[in-house]
Amino acid sequence: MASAGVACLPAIRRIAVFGGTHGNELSGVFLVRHWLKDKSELQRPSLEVQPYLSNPAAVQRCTRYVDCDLNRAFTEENLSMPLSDSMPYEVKRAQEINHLFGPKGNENAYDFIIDLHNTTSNVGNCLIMKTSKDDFTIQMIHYIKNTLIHDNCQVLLLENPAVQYGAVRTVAKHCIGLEIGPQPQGVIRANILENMRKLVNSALDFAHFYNEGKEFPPCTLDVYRAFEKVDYPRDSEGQIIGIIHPQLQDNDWKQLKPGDPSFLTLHGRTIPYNGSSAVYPVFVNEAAYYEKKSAFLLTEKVTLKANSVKVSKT
Ligand SMILES: CC(=O)N[C@@H](CC(=O)O)C(=O)O
Ligand SMILES: [Zn+2]
Repeated sequence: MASAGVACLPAIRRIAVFGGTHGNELSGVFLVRHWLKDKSELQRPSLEVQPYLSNPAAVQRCTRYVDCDLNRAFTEENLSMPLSDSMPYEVKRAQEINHLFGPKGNENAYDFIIDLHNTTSNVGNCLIMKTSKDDFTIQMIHYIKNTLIHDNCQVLLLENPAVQYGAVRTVAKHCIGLEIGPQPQGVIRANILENMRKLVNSALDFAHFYNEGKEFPPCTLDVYRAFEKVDYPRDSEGQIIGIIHPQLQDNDWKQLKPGDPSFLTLHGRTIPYNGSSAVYPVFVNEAAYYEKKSAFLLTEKVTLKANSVKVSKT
């Protein structure tokens, strides 16, 4: 019998590692291509680990996507759309991925997806989670953070409906996004690739130790919970008239107080942050977010709690 506060959960058997969800974010593309040729680094006795290139057409073109953003395509509407010639490439891909690794929300879905991304913003090592209510994932992230000796790693919670989207990884029962930066689109940097590699290995180690029966005691996890996106200032035609202020640039995760500089116009005027309380911006000046009308995301710090987790023997 489990003692109070211990979540006895099923084993985690099938894990997919996705790269190239965005074809110009190259750390994940290079790692997954490498692992497709030689899986040995990903192998753990209790796990079946599948590396997977999720948007091969975008990878080939070295663009984020071909018709529409694959990491926004996993909506109920898209996944149930009847197949047709006019269907956007990424919607077709979403249905294939849902078939192979899902179905989303179904018992037969993969246990876990690790989705690999890079950002042009200065987030360092960042793990993205979709819910505050998943003990297994909180415990995994807690473990990963503790295995990093010299490096730091922040956790971004995308749970608020204002900042949620149909991400690819949501087809699995549990998931994390790895977001490592700064790295320009279409560029590969050794330090960023190495950091990503360490995080993937650490996540797999955790799943394996868990499957072997190790109990992870209750823990807390400090995360940044996103609640709003902030657009660039624009003119009546929608053209951007203020760029990220030098004092905000590269200052992801650092406190931004009301009145602090956020944008700079080409006339040299500083536009201050006009919120009502201090926030922690993230994804500051991410290249892919200009089209999404997001200059940065606003987050607040919260502490999550997880029960102890242990694999159930049945
Ligand atoms: C820069 C970038 O692509 N970020 C990812 C974040 C995520 O995986 O949730 C995205 O917007 O899809
Ligand atoms: Zn991405």
